[in-house]
Amino acid sequence: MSIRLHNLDFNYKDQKVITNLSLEIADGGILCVMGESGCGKTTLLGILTGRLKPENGEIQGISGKRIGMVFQENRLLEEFSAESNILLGCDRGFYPLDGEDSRHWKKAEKRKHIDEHLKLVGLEEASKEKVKNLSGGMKRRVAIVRAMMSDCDILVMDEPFQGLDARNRRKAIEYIRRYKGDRTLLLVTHEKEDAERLGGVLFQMS
Ligand SMILES: Nc1ncnc2c1ncn2[C@@H]1O[C@H](COP(=O)(O)OP(=O)(O)OP(=O)(O)O)[C@@H](O)[C@H]1O
Repeated sequence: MSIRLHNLDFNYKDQKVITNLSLEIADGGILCVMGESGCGKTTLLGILTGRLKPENGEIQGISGKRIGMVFQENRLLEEFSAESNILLGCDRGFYPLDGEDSRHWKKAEKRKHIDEHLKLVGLEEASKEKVKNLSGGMKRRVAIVRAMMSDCDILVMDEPFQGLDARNRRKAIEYIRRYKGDRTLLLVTHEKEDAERLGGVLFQMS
């Protein structure tokens, strides 16, 4: 089922942030939300994930779905290793990234798979490192892998490539393309090129 937003309005007190917004995302599709700083992109993701309630409007296709999220501010546990953060993020199960059944994986096997995925985004050295010792771009990639590996129906990413250099940005995009599976992906970016590389539909907010 596609995701549909119809005539949404959202205000912070008396500041109108979103007015009469409608959009549709095909089931399994990729929607890249773009727009100037402050236009309401993060607010839109908050509404989609049920954290914020719109004043008016209808939302279809989200209720009951599990969401894997990359937050703007990472929300990683700084004192835990990259690997442990992902393990905790996947406590409700792993998405079958290579079609594998993870239900009977022991902890060591889970960690092995996590390490393999960290390697795919260039973090082979970082898996046992505490998150607080990683760079901003490295933390971003841990957050991406955590969302991607979690067993979810919808992926929501708020500027996932923030702080990544060109090479790692391409690597992360390739990783998402490769492992998205049939999940719907909603992503905020400031770069049109990201949307093109991902093969997504652009949605310009104003
Ligand atoms: N919790 C809040 N309370 C009051 N106003 C807020 C709150 N969060 C955001 N705003 C305001 O709502 C507007 C939209 O913010 P939002 O974070 O959704 O924008 P954005 O498009 O994601 O920006 P950016 O690209 O800089 O991340 C801004 O004017 C912001 O100041």
